[in-house]
Parts: sequence; structure tokens; C-alpha cells
Amino acid sequence: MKVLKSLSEFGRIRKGCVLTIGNFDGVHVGHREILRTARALAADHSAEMVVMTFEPHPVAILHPEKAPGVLTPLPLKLDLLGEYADNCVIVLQDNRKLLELSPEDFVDQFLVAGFAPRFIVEGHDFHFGSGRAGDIETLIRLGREKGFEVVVVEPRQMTLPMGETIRVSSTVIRYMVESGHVGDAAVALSRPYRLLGPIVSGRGRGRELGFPTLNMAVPNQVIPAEGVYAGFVEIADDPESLPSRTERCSAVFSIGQIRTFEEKHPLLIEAHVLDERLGDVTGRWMVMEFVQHLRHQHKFGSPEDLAAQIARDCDQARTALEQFVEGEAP
Ligand SMILES: Cc1cc2nc3c(=O)[nH]c(=O)nc-3n(C[C@H](O)[C@H](O)[C@H](O)COP(=O)(O)O)c2cc1C
Ligand SMILES: Nc1ncnc2c1ncn2[C@@H]1O[C@H](COP(=O)(O)OP(=O)(O)OP(=O)(O)O)[C@@H](O)[C@H]1O
Repeated sequence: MKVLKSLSEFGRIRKGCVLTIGNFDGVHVGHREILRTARALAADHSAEMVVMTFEPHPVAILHPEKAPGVLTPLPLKLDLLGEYADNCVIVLQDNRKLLELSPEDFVDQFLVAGFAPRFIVEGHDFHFGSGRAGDIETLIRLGREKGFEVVVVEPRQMTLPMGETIRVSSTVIRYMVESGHVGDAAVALSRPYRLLGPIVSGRGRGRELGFPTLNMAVPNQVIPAEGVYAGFVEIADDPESLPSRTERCSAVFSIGQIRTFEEKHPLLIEAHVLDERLGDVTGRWMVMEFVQHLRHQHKFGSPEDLAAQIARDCDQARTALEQFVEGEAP
């Protein structure tokens, strides 16, 4: 997969490509529908498939105070896009001038002049250009004038446990994760939600409790609500080689302020790996995959009571992870 990050490299893209543009934060099931459609079109027309994405999110550049939380930091997003974009991913970085172009100028001066796409694949609610002024109808009209075809993909929906049907979006997944509904997020993403961060040393309390933990430095991502979760851990020397999908350990996670020990401790993100012994991995990187919410955090009367509960959490996590089946195929 070619990853192009600067305007000067865009000449490497073959004219007549199949293009899709979006934030693709999370690379959720709706995004996957778009990517599948683009990949099939590219194969049918022997064209290059090009995914254009933004890093950071345009709102973070134009209105930093309103910046949405991040579901997939760039290494995770590129890994997921790599499942579809055999050919090319363009990462548009911090380019305010580009984001301030009108819809017409964005298409004319940037897309048509730069790549001359033959097809652009988007969803119904696609918006583009300064102030999100252009919509899918604008794109279809500009396509007729400038000589590309717009393919509109039907919205992907999901049904929540209470029976309500919703359109999947990055926004709704951020709410799911923030409220601890990681099971729903896994359905919307077609895989468990992942945090990626460096492993830092803890204070050794976990070991004293009988449950040593790997601590993750709080990453610049949407953090699941305080609680205890079942999930998987992967470890590597650098963020680019994660997730490897090869060496996944079952684990139980704790996200919280350890109220059993202190009144106001900064948030701790921890993983206790089940049934495996790890050497010293401080300074390496880990991915935590959130499969199921098990319970809320509590202030226990004693460390012994907490340890007894963690032992029950481990049993519950083992059962949940044995039953876990990977989501839909790409
Ligand atoms: C599965 C699990 C559940 C936990 N639940 C709680 C909890 O409900 N309340 C709490 O105060 N601490 C909880 N903890 C956090 C422990 O207090 C924490 O692991 C310990 O203080 C580790 O500190 P350290 O990183 O300094 O070694 C939990 C830890 C694990 C692994
Ligand atoms: N559920 C969906 N079904 C089909 N297409 C979708 C779906 N969600 C987004 N898309 C399309 O994916 C492309 C990328 O959009 P974008 O990354 O802004 O997605 P989003 O999930 O709607 O994000 P946000 O919630 O931040 O608005 C757009 O063409 C958009 O219309």
C-alpha cells in the first residue's frame, strides 16, 4: 500500500482512479461498505483505488475547541485501510488552505486537476468543502460537469440491544465507547474497540494484590468509561507494528481511579494478562482490545476484598473471551 502524505507526491497516482474521501475514524461497518464498493469498482475497471483521509480531523484544525475524540490514531487507521486499499492512501495533514476551499474549487483545483478521478464513492451524508457546504448532490452535479461518476452507497445501520435501529457513524461509536458500551461499539466497528499506547511502570500495588498489571499511558483517544472489561492485549516494540494479530493474550482490564486506595488518583488504564507470564515490557507498546464490559469500578473495604473480586473478574473474562467470535470478514 502506498501512503502519500505530501502534495508533491500526488503525481504518483494513476489518472482515472476510483476515489473515496472521508475521515474514516474507526473504519466502521459503514466505511467498510464504501471501501468494498470502491475496491470492486477499481477491480472492474483496472483502475487504482485511492482512499483520501484527513489527519488530524478537519475540525481539530479549524475549531480545535470542538475537536472530536479519536477512535483510530493514524497507525491503526492505516492498518485497517490496508485491508482494502491495496493501492494508495492519501493522508491530508494540517492543510488549512485546502480545507477552506469552496466545494467547487476543492473538486476543480484539487481533485480533478490532481487526480482526474473516474469514480468517487461516498455515502448519502457526505459533505465537503469550506463549512461542509457541499453535499452529495453538489458532488453529483460537479461530476456531470467535470467528467467523473459518483457512486452513492446505502447507509449501514445496526440494531441496538433495546431494539432501536441507528445509522452507524464515528460520532455514535464515540458515545458508545465513552459510555462503556464496548459490545455495541464492537458490532458497529466489526471488531473490538482498540486503545494504542506505550506501557509505563505502575506502583507495584497490582503485584501485591496477586494481579500484576501492565499500565498504559493515557492515549489521545476516546477512553472507555471507568469500569472492568474483558479483552485482548498485544505487545510490540513500536506502534507501527501493532496490531500484529498474531500474539494476542486474553486479559482483564481496569479503567479507573483506584478509589480503594486513594480518593483522587489520576485515571489508570491497566491490563492483567490471564494465564501467561510476561517479562519486563515497560517502554514497549500495547494494543488493548475491548470485548465486553464486566462491571463498574468500586471502592472496596480492603485490598483483600478487591483481590477476591478481581479473581471473579478473571473467571468472567475467561468465559467471555472463550465465547468471543471475530466480527464480519472485510
Ligand atoms: C480486573 C481489575 C479490576 C479492578 N477493579 C478495581 C476496582 O473496582 N476498584 C479499585 O479501586 N481498583 C480496581 N482495580 C485496580 C487495582 O487497584 C490496581 O490494579 C492497583 O492499584 C494497581 O496499581 P499499580 O499499577 O500501581 O500496581 C482493578 C484492577 C484489575 C486488574
Ligand atoms: N453508516 C454508513 N453507511 C454508509 N456510508 C457511510 C456511513 N457512515 C459514513 N459513511 C460514509 O463514509 C464516508 C466517510 O465519512 P466520515 O468519515 O465523515 O463518516 P462518519 O462516520 O459519518 O463520521 P461522523 O460521525 O464524524 O460524521 C462518507 O462518504 C460517509 O457518507
